[in-house]
Amino acid sequence: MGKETNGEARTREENEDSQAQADIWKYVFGFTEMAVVKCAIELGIADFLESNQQPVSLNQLSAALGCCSSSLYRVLRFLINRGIFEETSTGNGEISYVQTPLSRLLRKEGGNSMAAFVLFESSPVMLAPWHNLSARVLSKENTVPAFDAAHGKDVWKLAETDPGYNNLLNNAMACDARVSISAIINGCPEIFKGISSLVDVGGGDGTALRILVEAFPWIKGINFDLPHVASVAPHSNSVQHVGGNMFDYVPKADAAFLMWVLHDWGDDECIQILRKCGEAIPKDTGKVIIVEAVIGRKGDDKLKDVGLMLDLVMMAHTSNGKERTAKEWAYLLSAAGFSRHTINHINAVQSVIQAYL
Ligand SMILES: C[S@@+](CC[C@H](N)C(=O)[O-])C[C@H]1O[C@@H](n2cnc3c(N)ncnc32)[C@H](O)[C@@H]1O
Ligand SMILES: O=c1cc(-c2ccc(O)cc2)oc2c(O)c(O)ccc12
Repeated sequence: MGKETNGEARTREENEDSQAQADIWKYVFGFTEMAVVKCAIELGIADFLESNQQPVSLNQLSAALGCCSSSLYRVLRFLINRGIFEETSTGNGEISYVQTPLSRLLRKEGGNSMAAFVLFESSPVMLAPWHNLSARVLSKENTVPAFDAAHGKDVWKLAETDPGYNNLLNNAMACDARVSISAIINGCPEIFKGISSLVDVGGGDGTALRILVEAFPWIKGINFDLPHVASVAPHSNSVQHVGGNMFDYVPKADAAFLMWVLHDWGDDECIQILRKCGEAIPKDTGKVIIVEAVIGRKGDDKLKDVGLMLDLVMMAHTSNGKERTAKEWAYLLSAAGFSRHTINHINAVQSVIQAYL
């Protein structure tokens, strides 16, 4: 390639400046995407369109949802511009709306709905700590966790004392679990071969384990979480709920399963948890299955940004939690006494790490 002329350099700089001036608005008004998506979920737009199975006119939709039709029109115009809902023409000149793959994820119910997660992340409790992010970054010894600065306690203490928040958190995790456990069942079912009992450490309301046991019915499932979580987990014939503290002990099983647990903690705490998991499984045949993000994993362009966002979510919402690279996972596992591990990438933000003593 030839050397850039002065004129070409000026044109390139002008183009970059003009792109920057357009891009900055995404940050000025970045909050609108989350706020309008939350509004759409609360109104139940996706639920109504799904139940109709055919295009719904603005008048029908606003009447059914009890909305002001001009406000609803503006909300839908914004969302349609982002691929959430689609406008179609029904021939009589009226605007009508239909679902898109993205809007289907905003149904309140449904296998792969992410509505509960949006409602959790956009709740005032979860938004408040973001205002303390710079103080957290400035705190060299990390003595000012952003979540604690906003709420006077950490996530787990708040969940213990505020049943509404506990419910919001558990529902969000359960909706993520439905999506990611399907990806594991489809992507690497072989990891559950030969396992007769599985303890889900920090398993929340047991959703992940219920789906796993349904897919692999020879497994006896033990859902282990803090007492205030285990005691309100929905009853299941296939999964036993056990309350306790994973820093003290982990119930014995052929394998221990940890999904989105270690990312909440710093390295020293993760090593303690992993050692307790190591004590819970058979020395020769046992394994620990970790389902977490692996930062910098190859070939995941679509989800790369999600891992980086999640890392900052951990910075805002936990004291020492973070997302980890493959090298950081290898360090933790070796420090906790595991001799080898494998990593499987699946069609989800998480990868599956299997670690052996
Ligand atoms: C981010 S959630 C993950 C839930 C579930 N594994 C999932 O992916 O849906 C972390 C879980 O760890 C649990 N937890 C936190 N501290 C714990 C402890 N000391 N002992 C047992 N569970 C704990 C929380 O109550 C919460 O359910
Ligand atoms: O705010 C969060 C979000 C998550 C999270 C995000 C994406 C996923 O696919 C799963 C989980 O996890 C959290 C968490 O573990 C925590 O302790 C506090 C907040 C969040």
